[in-house]
Amino acid sequence: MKRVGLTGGIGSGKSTVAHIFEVLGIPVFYADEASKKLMNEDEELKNKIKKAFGNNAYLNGELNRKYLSDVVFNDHEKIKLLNSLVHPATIEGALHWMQGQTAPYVIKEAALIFESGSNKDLDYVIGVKSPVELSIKRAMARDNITEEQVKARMDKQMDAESKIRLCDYVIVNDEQQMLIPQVLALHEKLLELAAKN
Ligand SMILES: CC(C)(COP(=O)(O)OP(=O)(O)OC[C@H]1O[C@@H](n2cnc3c(N)ncnc32)[C@H](O)[C@@H]1O)[C@@H](O)C(=O)NCCC(=O)NCCS
Ligand SMILES: Nc1ncnc2c1ncn2[C@@H]1O[C@H](COP(=O)(O)OP(=O)(O)OP(=O)(O)O)[C@@H](O)[C@H]1O
Repeated sequence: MKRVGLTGGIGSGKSTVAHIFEVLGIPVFYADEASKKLMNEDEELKNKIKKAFGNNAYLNGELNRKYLSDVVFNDHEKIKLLNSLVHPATIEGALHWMQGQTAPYVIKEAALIFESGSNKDLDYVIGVKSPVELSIKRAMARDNITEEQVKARMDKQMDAESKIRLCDYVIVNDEQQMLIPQVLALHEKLLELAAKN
């Protein structure tokens, strides 16, 4: 079984592309969902987060996303600290999930594959590429936030172009080229590669 990463900048369309692979029957691990689940349910991790960010990090036992995003997306040191607590558990969770899969290949969708070094556990990485202005517009509309807030988040990730250069395959999501034929072609390619060894 091949392990394939799927990454790209904020608002590039990673989740949208991942859903198309799912329609084709390919299992997908969504790292952001998994990390939120861990932050809400793993008592050891919850305690570490409370110790680092105070009791306000949780509201009625639930992760206080508004409070945490205001803190971490405005401070490079704070996001580094949160990442150092959350990412090891998420990476571990993805590896465990992959071990239980039987498809010819599986996908891990994550914004921070290269930043967290988890590319070392993957056979290939697909990048979703989209013009930066379009990515910003999409993230603003989806999360109901300002351009400044999107840019503050982008600033906490490797820049999207450098990320794409590190990828083995690229899907263009510019709302000009159609997504489905690109995903289908890559799906065929990955099935071929998975059949070889
Ligand atoms: C700070 C948190 C609680 C805010 O939650 P919220 O639901 O408001 O935002 P969401 O998770 O949808 O993220 C919003 C945007 O920020 C980007 N983003 C999220 N986490 C990070 C991060 N650690 N570094 C850089 N960008 C990030 C995402 O790509 C997305 O575009 C949440 O993002 C979080 O827990 N982040 C740390 C864990 C993490 O790294 N998750 C992302 C992939 S594993
Ligand atoms: N080709 C497209 N046409 C129209 N809308 C799109 C397209 N691609 C993505 N979108 C929309 O743009 C928004 C961002 O896409 P998506 O959530 O897939 O991005 P992402 O890369 O997973 O983002 P993030 O890292 O910020 O979570 C979503 O609301 C999605 O529905």
